[in-house]
Amino acid sequence: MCRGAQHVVNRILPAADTILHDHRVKFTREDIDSSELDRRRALYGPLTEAVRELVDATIRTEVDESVIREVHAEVAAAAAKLRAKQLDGAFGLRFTTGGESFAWGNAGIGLRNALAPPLSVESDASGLHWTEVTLGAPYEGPPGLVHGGICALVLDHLLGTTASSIEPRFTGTLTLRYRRGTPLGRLRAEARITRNEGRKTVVNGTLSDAGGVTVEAEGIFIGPATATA
Ligand SMILES: CCCCCCCCCCCCCC(=O)SCCNC(=O)CCNC(=O)[C@H](O)C(C)(C)COP(=O)(O)OP(=O)(O)OC[C@H]1O[C@@H](n2cnc3c(N)ncnc32)[C@H](O)[C@@H]1OP(=O)(O)O
Repeated sequence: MCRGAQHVVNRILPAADTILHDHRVKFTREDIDSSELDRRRALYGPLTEAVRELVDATIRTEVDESVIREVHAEVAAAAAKLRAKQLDGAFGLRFTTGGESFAWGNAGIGLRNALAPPLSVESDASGLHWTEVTLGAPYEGPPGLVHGGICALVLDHLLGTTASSIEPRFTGTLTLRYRRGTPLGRLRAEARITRNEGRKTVVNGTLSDAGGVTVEAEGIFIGPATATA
């Protein structure tokens, strides 16, 4: 998990039971140490990368019909193999006995989620948070441009992580202004806390390509009433 999110989770863990009760967040404690977590990371990460590659290849392939049918059967067989033993529901947020956390199903950062871009949030001492990401064909909305909902995902996650750098925060309201289309390719998003009012934290941010800002965002993030400081 990225550094910012790990910090948030460390703040959340003491309040996990009450948050679980109030928000039905799925927390799971796993009796494993960090070397086992690393082993699993090395096992599942490449699988997810391969699935991501498959998604992109599926969109862009121009091979013959017979190859499409062949690959369809192979992919269906691979999915059936993975389904032979699986979780009842979603992955949730898990933590090891040492307190390391992993949200591997998360739509923004999940190590086991091929739909996740994936995002990794960095921050500096001034309170600036940022993420750099390359969004390719699977994230297209208007031709050649990033889907507006994907821009929202990136900004929601970044602004949420920024808001949660002090205390855990949920997105209450997220306002976006799409100034121009966001081209597929390399992008950078930045965010900063602009106001703190009790349980409410206001965060402003932007999504940019090499030519400048494409989307402006403002989010109001609310701390769960039961979370402890
Ligand atoms: C915690 C686990 C997370 C782990 C993730 C770690 C990674 C981090 C990255 C995560 C990134 C991804 C993040 C995600 O994807 S978070 C997922 C998307 N968001 C949600 O699912 C949130 C759903 N909503 C709720 O749970 C509740 O409605 C919340 C908690 C938001 C407020 O319900 P609560 O009952 O607590 O509120 P209150 O009535 O006591 O009001 C309190 C104050 O707040 C003001 N207010 C209330 N609602 C809103 C609103 N919608 N906009 C603006 N303001 C609002 C209200 O006026 C009042 O202000 P004041 O009158 O005092 O001035």
